[in-house]
Amino acid sequence: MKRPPLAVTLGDPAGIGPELTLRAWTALKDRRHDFIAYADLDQLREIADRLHLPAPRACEPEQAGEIFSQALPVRPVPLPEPARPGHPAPANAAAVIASIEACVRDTLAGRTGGVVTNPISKAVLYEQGFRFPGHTEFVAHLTAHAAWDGPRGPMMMLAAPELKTVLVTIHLGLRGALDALSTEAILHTARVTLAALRTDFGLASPRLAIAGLNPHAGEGGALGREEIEMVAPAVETLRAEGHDVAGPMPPDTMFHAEARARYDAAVCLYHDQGLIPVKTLNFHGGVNTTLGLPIIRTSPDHGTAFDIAGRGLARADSLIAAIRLASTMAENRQSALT
Ligand SMILES: NC(=O)c1ccc[n+]([C@@H]2O[C@H](COP(=O)([O-])OP(=O)(O)OC[C@H]3O[C@@H](n4cnc5c(N)ncnc54)[C@H](O)[C@@H]3O)[C@@H](O)[C@H]2O)c1
Ligand SMILES: N[C@H](C(=O)O)[C@H](O)COP(=O)(O)O
Repeated sequence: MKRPPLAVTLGDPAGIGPELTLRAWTALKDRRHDFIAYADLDQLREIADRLHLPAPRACEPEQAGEIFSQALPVRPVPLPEPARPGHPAPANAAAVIASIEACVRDTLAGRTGGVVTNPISKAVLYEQGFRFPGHTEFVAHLTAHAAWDGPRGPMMMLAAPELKTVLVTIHLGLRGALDALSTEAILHTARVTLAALRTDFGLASPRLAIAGLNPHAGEGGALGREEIEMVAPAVETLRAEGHDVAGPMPPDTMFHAEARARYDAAVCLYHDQGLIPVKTLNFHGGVNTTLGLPIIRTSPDHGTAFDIAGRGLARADSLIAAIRLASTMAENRQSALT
């Protein structure tokens, strides 16, 4: 059975998102990863013209599959102000948000098969009153009332072929993140991750590694007691539930190749502990995905890259990987739940 197309959001129209969407279409138009862009038709036509590509075509999600091999399908989200690469316009913030909302709405309605988000500039949206730290929390909010039998996130996973990491705390300053950590938060993150590894990644017996917080995982308590008082109890509880869990792992030695071979995902305690290793190992192949939602959501692991927007330098690898992963996750979830 033909699956519905994925919905790709606008992202910040002054960033690299629009050109990456067209480059991803060029790379995927002959494969089976159909998608439809919820974006400004005029902007995409102008970029397509510059890249000598066929003009993108407006359509409904139901027609995207028919035209995908000939032109990029677009559900128009008009911009109030023409986009200028590298110069984000506050006036376009509402369209950026409307695009995310429409993609989530159509995915909840079954018209699209998952959401792939282009990068947004958080600072620009915050200035316009956007009250969510990022897509992760916004998409969780938009799907909060939809039925979902699994443990509910949102949890941020960064996934590359070399390494998957999942964050216990996400967009918090480091001091705030330390205050937010607890055995309960680690347990919840681990349980959502284990369920997602089974349902969305097709792993029958997932293995987790849980990071420590302090140098050398606390060195027996001499360099901090969080491992003994907070992380180890979570590891013990998960093991008692029958899960394959290692930890607390010394954060500096858990990401080398031999260590990575012993687990399927690493639970990390704060943003940079989990994102630095993935973005360093594979910046262009990394994907950000949200676990524990009623819908599939992925994103490239990079940001808006205003410094290179409109200059033809941006690589589409991470967006392409995000589209491919969303497609695979949707397929895995459908098989697991039917
Ligand atoms: N999924 C998202 O919405 C998302 C993810 C990360 C960052 N952001 C946002 O993006 C904005 C800019 O963040 P940043 O500067 O830290 O990170 P960035 O990823 O935008 O840029 C970091 C560096 O990598 C380069 N780069 C990024 N993507 C590239 C690509 N596809 N091809 C070639 N080079 C690329 C940029 O030119 C820049 O030099 C911030 O507002 C941040 O919040 C959004
Ligand atoms: N920390 C994320 C990253 O670097 O990929 C990023 O800011 C995106 O967050 P959202 O997916 O919540 O927008």
